[in-house]
Amino acid sequence: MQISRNDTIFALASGAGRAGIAVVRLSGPACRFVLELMAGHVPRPRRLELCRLRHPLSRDLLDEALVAFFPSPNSFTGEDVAELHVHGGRAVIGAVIAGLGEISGCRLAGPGEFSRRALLNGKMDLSAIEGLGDLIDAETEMQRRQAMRQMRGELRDAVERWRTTLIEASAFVEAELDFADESDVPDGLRERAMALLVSVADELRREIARARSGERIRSGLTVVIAGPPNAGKSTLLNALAQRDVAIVSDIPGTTRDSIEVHWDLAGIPVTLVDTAGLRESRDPIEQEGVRRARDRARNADVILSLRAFDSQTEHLQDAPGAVIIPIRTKIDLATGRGVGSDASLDELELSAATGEGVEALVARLETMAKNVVADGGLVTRARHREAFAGALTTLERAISAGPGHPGELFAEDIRLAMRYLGRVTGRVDVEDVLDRLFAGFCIGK
Ligand SMILES: Nc1nc2c(ncn2[C@@H]2O[C@H](COP(=O)(O)OP(=O)(O)OP(=O)(O)O)[C@@H](O)[C@H]2O)c(=O)[nH]1
Ligand SMILES: [K+]
Ligand SMILES: [Mg+2]
Repeated sequence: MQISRNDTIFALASGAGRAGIAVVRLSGPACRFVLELMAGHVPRPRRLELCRLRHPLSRDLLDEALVAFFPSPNSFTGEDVAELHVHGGRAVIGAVIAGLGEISGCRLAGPGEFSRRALLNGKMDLSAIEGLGDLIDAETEMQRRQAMRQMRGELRDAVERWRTTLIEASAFVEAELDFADESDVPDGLRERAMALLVSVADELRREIARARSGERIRSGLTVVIAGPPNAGKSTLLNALAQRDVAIVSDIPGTTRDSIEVHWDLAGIPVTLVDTAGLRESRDPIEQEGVRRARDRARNADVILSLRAFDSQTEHLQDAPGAVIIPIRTKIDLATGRGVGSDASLDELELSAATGEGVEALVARLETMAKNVVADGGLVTRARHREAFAGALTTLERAISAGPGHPGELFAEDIRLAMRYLGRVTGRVDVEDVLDRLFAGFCIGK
């Protein structure tokens, strides 16, 4: 992204569409000038003042607005920032934005440009900015909580603590190197450094083990309903979604495309997917449906593997990363309890038609969701997990090399581990992740 830090940027900071109030935000050196020109004066810092907003050239009255001014450096971006709380009609917003565009040195902000300036000016670190982005995207309660923790610095603080410990460790190693030529090397310098490395490695290992859960809270769980034709997959989807989403019929091969429903399960976002019945078929469209079904199942977190009470088909197995819940369906048609069920498979029995057993399934899924929440740690995305893993591998190498490891190499490993950790907060190698991160931001944040 082209950044000129002398530009004053502006954008609609609130959501698009008709609303009572909309907030247009500005950041940059021209804020005072813009306020003088359009609002008639610069309001006292951090106080909302009612002003008449005029077009900078025509002097047309655009709106009556509440205007706030946040002088540098005590603002979101660290620059002078202004907020125009205008009436939230499309034409009002359009006129204000167009007016701002007439002022030289002012331009519309790029995606995430406000946050980017906050980062560059040291107002927030990279992990906090990610937390902010997640907070704005959060759709469920657990996503909101996780995002809030990250925005408030939980991840940053842990990383900074580990970096401080590693700095301490490298001080011991440097001291050992300094004393190397002398006879009176203080005892135990390497051991003390080693103990610090081990403590950081232990914490990293624990966080990496919890990483999948943290990533799932953020991006959600995918639950795929799979099984042979007519197992009752679409009927179950409709029962779980409590609405008539998928076509149900007694014709095998009814569902061709995968059908998705979004679900909030104990605060975790869930995508529930109904798929085509798995069978050999000559129909190329059905073949494609089956291919898609297998593809969805392979990438699922949870597979509801269905078979009817009288069916002999095997449950799905080729889904390495997924938890498979084997389910016997249509038990309302079975004559006796447990008919056809295989106790060794621990099959859940239900009838999507009568609703029997559906609650137990939902309870089971809810328990899984709650376990994911309970297991969530500091890591919320692959980027963190990869940085932690890089740091851990490096530390483990230094630890396993033992006391015979030359001091220079030992020190180099510590430095490398610190660099990996620094990526999380954006202390190093930050440029390559910035464009990717901010490209996902909307304009105005
Ligand atoms: N009695 C009874 N009938 C059911 C139950 N669940 C589904 N059915 C019936 O079984 C037939 C097939 O149901 P679907 O939900 O279309 O099955 P499906 O697995 O989605 O089938 P495909 O999309 O063709 O793979 C329909 O006639 C349903 O009404 C159930 O729990 N009890
Ligand atoms: K069917
Ligand atoms: Mg179906």
